[in-house]
Amino acid sequence: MSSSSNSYRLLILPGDGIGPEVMAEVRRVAEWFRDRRALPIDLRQRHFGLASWQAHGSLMPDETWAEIEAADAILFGAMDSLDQAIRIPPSERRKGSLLRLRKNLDTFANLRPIRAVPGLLDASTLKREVVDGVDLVFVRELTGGVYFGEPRGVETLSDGRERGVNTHVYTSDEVERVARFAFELARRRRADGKPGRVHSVDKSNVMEAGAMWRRIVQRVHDADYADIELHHMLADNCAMQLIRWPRQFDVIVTDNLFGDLLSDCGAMITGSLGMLPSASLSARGGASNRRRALYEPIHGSAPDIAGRGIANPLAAILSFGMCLRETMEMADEADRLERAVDAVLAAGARTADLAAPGKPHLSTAAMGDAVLDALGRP
Ligand SMILES: NC(=O)c1ccc[n+]([C@@H]2O[C@H](COP(=O)([O-])OP(=O)(O)OC[C@H]3O[C@@H](n4cnc5c(N)ncnc54)[C@H](O)[C@@H]3O)[C@@H](O)[C@H]2O)c1
Ligand SMILES: CC(C)[C@H](C(=O)O)[C@@H](O)C(=O)O
Ligand SMILES: [Mg+2]
Repeated sequence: MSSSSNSYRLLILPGDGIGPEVMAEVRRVAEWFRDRRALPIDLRQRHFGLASWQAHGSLMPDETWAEIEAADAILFGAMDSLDQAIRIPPSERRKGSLLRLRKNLDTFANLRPIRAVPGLLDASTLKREVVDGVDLVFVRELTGGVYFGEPRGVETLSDGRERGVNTHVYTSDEVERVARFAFELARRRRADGKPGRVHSVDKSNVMEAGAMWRRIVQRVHDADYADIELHHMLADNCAMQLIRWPRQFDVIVTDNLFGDLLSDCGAMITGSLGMLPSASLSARGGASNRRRALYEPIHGSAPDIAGRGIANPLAAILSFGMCLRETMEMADEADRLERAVDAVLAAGARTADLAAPGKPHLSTAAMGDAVLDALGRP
């Protein structure tokens, strides 16, 4: 809750492509909780990404940064890749990138839950008996690894060839904090007397940094989390195991790049990339001992469908649900929203990404209406 007021200040950054389309539905859902459930929510909104460049001639005007700094949580849509953007100087691109936002907020723990929704089992490309009952969560390290390592760049060699470099780097404290986050999460999730289970995923067979990752995760486990089952798995095998037998997983902790790839792969367990929410959290800190938080669907700006009003808004809406749970600590309200989404899907509502080929489907706004209707029912 903001120190200056008695409400949670939530900043919507719709971004580009389908970002504004899905975030319009998030806004309606957030307003419903504010107005109908009397939740203390102060909603703000700013342009971000190419939309900001077009509106302000800057990717990060000072006012936007001030709003980001003052927010209790950011509700993010999606951002187009700036590499395709013409006429934006490199310095300006760095200022307004999503990666800078994640790094500056130090949101190192990216939670990406993947669940087989009962009403949606037929939307998965996998067999019903493979996906039924899956309930796992990725803890993707989000502020290190090859996304941020130095040196990086492209140089021209004396013989005219080019050399492109990115560097995968982790320090032991970065691995330790994300491992602790994953073990704590596994403790909170365990049910029916079963031990929590963590799979730590790396490429320790080829990467020195991967071997270090494995050693540190094991050390943190043995010292403080011996009550949790720990398995180490190589990342290539994990990709296969996610498709073969996803029910074996509970919490999967992995690095920035593997987490990006494996979670998109896991989207097919639920049935669409348009279904998967995420929460990116920092360590607790500051006077209020709160976590900085960024909530975003795991999908991108989807240029192939942008502007047609057919994007699935549920990943973004469920990301707001994660905000209710994590930032606002209102688990009952988060459950209410998740139940409404489940009910809508169980009743057969489908956006184009979920519908069987040739079957009718809802627009983005109509899916938003369906969620609001379900919320309004007792
Ligand atoms: N967090 C982000 O802002 C983010 C995440 C991923 C990609 N991107 C950016 O998005 C752009 C497009 O990347 P991409 O095409 O590889 O990935 P994407 O996630 O945008 O789209 C991949 C596929 O999934 C579909 N899809 C995605 N979200 C959907 C939704 N809500 N409803 C229905 N279908 C949906 C798209 O139509 C597309 O066919 C790139 O510029 C990339 O850098 C941004
Ligand atoms: C847009 C891109 C930088 C981003 C990532 O690679 O982290 C996206 O793919 C994601 O999954 O959030
Ligand atoms: Mg991704």
